[in-house]
Amino acid sequence: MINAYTAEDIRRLEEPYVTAETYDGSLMRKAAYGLYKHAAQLHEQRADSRILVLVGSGNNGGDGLYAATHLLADGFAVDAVLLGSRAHTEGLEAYKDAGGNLIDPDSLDPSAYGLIIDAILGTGARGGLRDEAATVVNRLRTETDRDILVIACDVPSGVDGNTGAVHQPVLPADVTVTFIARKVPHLSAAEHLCGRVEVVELGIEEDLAKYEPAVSRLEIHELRQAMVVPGPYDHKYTRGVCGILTGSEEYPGAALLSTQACVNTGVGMVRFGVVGQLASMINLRTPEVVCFTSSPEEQHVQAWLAGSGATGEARERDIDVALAASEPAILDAAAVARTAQWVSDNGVLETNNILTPHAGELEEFLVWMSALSYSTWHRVVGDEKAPTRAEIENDPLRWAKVASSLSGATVLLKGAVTHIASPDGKVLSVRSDAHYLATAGSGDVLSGILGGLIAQNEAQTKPAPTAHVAALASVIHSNSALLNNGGKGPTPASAIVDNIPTAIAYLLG
Ligand SMILES: NC(=O)C1=CN([C@@H]2O[C@H](COP(=O)(O)OP(=O)(O)OC[C@H]3O[C@@H](n4cnc5c(N)ncnc54)[C@H](OP(=O)(O)O)[C@@H]3O)[C@@H](O)[C@H]2O)[C@@H](O)CC1
Ligand SMILES: [K+]
Repeated sequence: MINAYTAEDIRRLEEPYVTAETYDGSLMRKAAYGLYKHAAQLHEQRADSRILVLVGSGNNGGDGLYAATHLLADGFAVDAVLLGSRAHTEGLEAYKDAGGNLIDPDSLDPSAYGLIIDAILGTGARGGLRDEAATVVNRLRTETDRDILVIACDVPSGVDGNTGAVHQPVLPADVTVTFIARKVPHLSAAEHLCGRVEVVELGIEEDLAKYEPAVSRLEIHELRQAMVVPGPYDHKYTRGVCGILTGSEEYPGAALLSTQACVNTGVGMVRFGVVGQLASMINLRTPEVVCFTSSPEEQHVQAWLAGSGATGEARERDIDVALAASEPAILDAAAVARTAQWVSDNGVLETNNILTPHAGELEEFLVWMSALSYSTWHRVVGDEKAPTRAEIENDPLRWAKVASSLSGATVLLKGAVTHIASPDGKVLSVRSDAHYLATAGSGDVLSGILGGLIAQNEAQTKPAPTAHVAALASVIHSNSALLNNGGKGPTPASAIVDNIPTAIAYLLG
């Protein structure tokens, strides 16, 4: 498991060391040395060009100045531009003593540089870049699209170290060098702005055990543990049965995609609850599926999937059946908002139920929760109003946690970085580089994968933790898209579905 902590916790961890009477500045020296080493290595790709160091007023700027001092000693051509209300005194002195050059922001010529060290703001930042720093970063941003590499010190400046919220303008980094441990932005909403993350140890890492990670990432061996692999004595019922209540006359495609995705995970059987004319379509596309027209309560399944493309009264009843069932339910699309009503009438769900909203659906859920279950809302969120979609997108970690706490369910909040929150406060994230995934139907495929994997786990005596299965489903979803032309071209939902068996085979190794 790879863990990330809030900037606040890392500052708390450092505090006793840096405030000790005997403190000799060694933590910053180690941090700056690590930054210098990575900068020197990255510069090999831009040999013969100058290095520009953007220096803010705090210790992040201090790291930048000390790193620049090392680079000067190695003979690199370095310029620094001071962008804070002041600069780290000793760092600036060392830089000047080494012959370091300070340039005026107005005379900055971006074309002279091959590498930028972004040391404007680190864990002490409040809000986005101000004034001159914002102007300079805006100018450089257009240039970095062309040819300049960027190395961020600790976090890309303008990114919130506690939440990962992005306050533009931010210089997207090719490499982020951080200290002690990853911070929230490195595994959350700002992850795609961080580039490759390198952690420099400062010798006080054992104190991390006193802090809870804010967000974690499963490694491949942990994902594999959530995958149920059949043995020679398995049969269709030991492999799990998923009951699917998705799609409608209006949205038959959601039924086809979620059902095929579920079948392609290797689940023992799929039982599909028919509305309208869906049976013939389902059986033409996936003849493996058993369709039923009777009440879902009469079906024996290990997990339910409901909500994707679900409109009309029959499907509304189906969503309620899934919510009331003792088996875990994957609650997608329309079922997400319906869950708010359900929770206010019946109390919280079990953790093994999974809500799978995108930010817009989560906004709707939270608006309903704040209106229908005000006392619970107040206990969890306080006086704050329900967030807008944009606010959720800027702090998905927080709002996924809130939704999980309010509903009792596991919440999988979809995005380029997907957040999976459990009611115990733990959050996993999954990064996807398959940006072509953001198309209609893609969510139906994810819900189908999740239904198949949860049903397979539920058929075991020891199912994997729900959040782990949810993370596995997101990874398989993203990898299935990447298998289609390496993710470099369009990946329609139908193409993703076809790649699921191969993505699973690759994952199992
Ligand atoms: N602790 C340690 O020993 C170690 C720390 N390390 C390093 O130190 C970094 C943390 O340093 P830090 O605490 O000085 O905070 P940092 O982010 O550099 O700057 C904060 C200053 O900027 C200002 N400011 C704030 N918001 C602003 C804004 N929006 N726009 C513009 N200005 C803004 C504000 O000053 P103000 O101008 O408001 O008076 C404030 O004083 C950490 O990320 C790591 O790199 C490593 O060396 C390892 C050892
Ligand atoms: K920075």
